[in-house]
Amino acid sequence: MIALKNVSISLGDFSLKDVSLEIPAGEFFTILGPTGTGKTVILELIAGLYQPDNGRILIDNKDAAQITPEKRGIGFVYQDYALFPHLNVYKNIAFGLQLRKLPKEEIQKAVGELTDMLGITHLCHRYPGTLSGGEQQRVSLARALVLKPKILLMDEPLSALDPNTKKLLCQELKRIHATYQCTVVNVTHDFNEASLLSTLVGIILDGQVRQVGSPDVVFTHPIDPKVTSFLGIAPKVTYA
Ligand SMILES: Nc1ncnc2c1ncn2[C@@H]1O[C@H](COP(=O)(O)OP(=O)(O)OP(=O)(O)O)[C@@H](O)[C@H]1O
Repeated sequence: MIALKNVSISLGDFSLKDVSLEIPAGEFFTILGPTGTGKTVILELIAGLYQPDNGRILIDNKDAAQITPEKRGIGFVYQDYALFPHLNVYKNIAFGLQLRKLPKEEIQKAVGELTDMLGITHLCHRYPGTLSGGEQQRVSLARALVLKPKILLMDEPLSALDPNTKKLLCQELKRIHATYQCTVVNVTHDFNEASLLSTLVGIILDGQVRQVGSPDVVFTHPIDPKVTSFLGIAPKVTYA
């Protein structure tokens, strides 16, 4: 379980005020909201890249302020993949395990399993600059998953991909979530993607969590006119 309890943070001119959110363990939770609304900041707060000015973040009922970012068991997949350009694919994926000083054979096995699963074994000797967007995103996913994170944070992971690659990776993400049973917190602007992948979606508007529920419920029963308007759903016409 990840919980934000009355979290506030100011970053320059931007602030999130009193945000509360609960993400039960094992869910595929997608945060939806207009641009600049603080979705990435929420991921970065969970990851420990920022500390809240006020309020608390709990991870598995423990105060996250007491857990350093590397001990939070979190994998982070970025929109722009953020691969190390000077390392080949194998070394990019193995990097975190090498930092943990695991034996070479164990690293080979773990990397091999993931590259097989994601269909990128043939790319292991290549460098990120020579890969397509979809290939880079698979490498980025493998690099996060190889550390067996309890929580996988994804910031618009599919947004730079063409529709077909997006569809394929959507299916893979679903499979990965089922296989690894980690808690996923995903950010996207794509309502279709949110609907396909998520077990829960949360709508953030004006720095507040306005509605949380299953995609079926949120997309068909928005809680108020602001959520209705954000989702682009025609308001219900009532006749007197
Ligand atoms: N370190 C920082 N210093 C100052 N402002 C920041 C910092 N980090 C983020 N911001 C600002 O906070 C606001 C929210 O940023 P954030 O990236 O979380 O938005 P978002 O909802 O993810 O938007 P998008 O959908 O466009 O990616 C933005 O106006 C951004 O410029």
